[in-house]
Amino acid sequence: MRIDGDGAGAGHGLNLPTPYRRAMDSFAPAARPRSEDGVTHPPPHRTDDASDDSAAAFLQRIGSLRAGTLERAAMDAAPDGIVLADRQGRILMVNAPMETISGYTNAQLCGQSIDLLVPVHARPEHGQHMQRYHQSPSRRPMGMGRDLWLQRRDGSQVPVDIALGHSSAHGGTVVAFVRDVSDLRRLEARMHYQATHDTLTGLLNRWKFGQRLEQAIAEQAAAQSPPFALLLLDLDDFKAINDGYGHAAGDQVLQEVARRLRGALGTGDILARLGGDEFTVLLPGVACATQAECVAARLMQALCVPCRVQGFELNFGASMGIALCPQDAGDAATLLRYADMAMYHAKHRGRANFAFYAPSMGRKMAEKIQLHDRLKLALAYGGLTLHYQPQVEVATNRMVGVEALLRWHDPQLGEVSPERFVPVAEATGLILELGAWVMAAACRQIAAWERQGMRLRVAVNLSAQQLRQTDLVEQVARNLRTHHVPPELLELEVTESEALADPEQACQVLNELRALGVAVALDDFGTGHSSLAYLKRLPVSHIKVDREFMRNVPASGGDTTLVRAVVALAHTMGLRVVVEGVETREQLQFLREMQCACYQGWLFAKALSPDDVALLYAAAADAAAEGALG
Ligand SMILES: Nc1nc2c(ncn2[C@@H]2O[C@@H]3COP(=O)(O)O[C@H]4[C@@H](O)[C@H](n5cnc6c(=O)[nH]c(N)nc65)O[C@@H]4COP(=O)(O)O[C@H]3[C@H]2O)c(=O)[nH]1
Repeated sequence: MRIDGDGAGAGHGLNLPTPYRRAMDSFAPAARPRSEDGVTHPPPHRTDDASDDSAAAFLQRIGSLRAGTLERAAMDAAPDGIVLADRQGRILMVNAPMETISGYTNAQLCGQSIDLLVPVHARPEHGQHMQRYHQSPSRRPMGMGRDLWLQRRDGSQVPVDIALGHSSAHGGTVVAFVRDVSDLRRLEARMHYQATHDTLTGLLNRWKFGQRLEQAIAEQAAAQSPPFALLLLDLDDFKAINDGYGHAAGDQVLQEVARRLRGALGTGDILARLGGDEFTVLLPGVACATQAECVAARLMQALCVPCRVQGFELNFGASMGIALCPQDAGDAATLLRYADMAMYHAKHRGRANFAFYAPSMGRKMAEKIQLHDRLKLALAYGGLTLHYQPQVEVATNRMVGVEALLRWHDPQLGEVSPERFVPVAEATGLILELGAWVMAAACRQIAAWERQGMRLRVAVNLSAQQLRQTDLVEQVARNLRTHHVPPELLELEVTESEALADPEQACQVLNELRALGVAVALDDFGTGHSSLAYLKRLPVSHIKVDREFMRNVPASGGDTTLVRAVVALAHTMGLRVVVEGVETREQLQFLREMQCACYQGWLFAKALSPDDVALLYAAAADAAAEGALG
């Protein structure tokens, strides 16, 4: 226990609760002067009492304190511990609550130095305080001391708050009212923790991280510490995990991510969750790009292991952006913004990637934000259309289907290619809304063509996030129902890499889609470098060979051999093949030799408006009729 004499309260009187005052009166019989405000003040010290320090006198003092049993009962009933100590710091008596707080009995404490209740390290300072206090005693209420601790009998320490009073009896007696504030301190600690930590992961929160970042910047600027790196990390497709498996699964993933990141970082690195699926790391010892790259690669590695949640094996990756202080910026807001730009850049480069901030990113970022905002407007107010590129039977040159391709005309930006806006929509999550719009528009179109007597199968591109959407199958079924579309006229294209990111889940969804009666094609076949075992299990009706493979066919021997191998592989797996990007007669001839089923490409037609498709269809039908007539 520390009796700190620096407290407030200049008066010498004790304005105590009644039980305390009565107890005090019992060992201080002398009449006390009252001030004008009615407060009782202790009389000035009697030095003769103070000098009477013999053992007999001390025992007499204790005896007089024992005499008043009623007062003793009152003291024991007090809510706080009470300790009376004489001018030499010897304990005269303690009440029952004090016995509980300290673990000592009254008998064990009486006659002992008050130091017994003071932690060893605080004893010298405490002795000085006691001396000062006796020279100028004052009343000190609770809550005025600093962090005070009481040494218990069992060696543990308990946080206490102490009020002080003084009596002139027996040459000066200090009365300490001692309150065990363990519960209060625990509550304070919990509140502080909650204010500074993220409850889900236990990591620092945005506010606390901001403080640490400011501190690191200040230290760096004062040249007390070397340059450092700031890393911002955002999970790829987290929204799809949340939507697909529920928020409880999403929470588990975030906790697992926090655990893995913590495990992969050093003790001095500061990790925080900024909110949602965004984490950030301050790397104090990382002064250059090469070092930061090592850490980013380590974090990437830690996150790439699949995570088992609710019986599912979930794959997730993360995109990271890195900014260096002071090379890139010297203030917290700019550093965070730059790391964010770099992170966005990494996402666009293909996810599960990291990037360093570069000045050119500011412009690119602004462009992407503009694209996203205007695309949202186009979705809400029109501006998007579907065009359809014919798919043609190689053997007959007959149009057997079309692929729906998004077209966007923006009043400010003009025509924007899907190769520009689809990745932005994927990065921002807008792709789900966009995908839903495409699905509905394509089904409407199939129905419209059917009413005109055209039976054309329409292929619709699905993005990875749509594939993970829990209600995808329901969405497709609803569109088929609403627009009265025969299921066999709808085909869904998924890319190889999308389907194989989570093969179990993809198999399940694709099977459910097949069960509705719709066809499923594997797009960009051959680009995914994926395991054949998995490919075999995917319930697809046919595959599409990516147009990149056709670019130099048949001019390049290497490319030609590659396409030959890819097509042969698909045939071995019993799959029909559609080859994309056919622009020349030579390429078509090559496909004939390879016995490919269908092709798609500018040789036949580019993507056309629905009306142009109808005209082409009608022209082909007329030509066929003329041929039949002779
Ligand atoms: N050089 C050349 N190119 C040809 C030829 N024939 C077709 N193409 C182009 O190749 C792309 C084929 O679509 P994709 O591989 O699914 O690639 C698509 C697809 O990944 C994405 N996309 C387009 N519409 C949608 C959509 O509705 N949903 C989703 N998720 N993605 C879409 O955007 C990509 C690009 O679409 P587009 O710009 O329309 O580009 C189309 C098409 O115009 C040819 O002979 N030569």
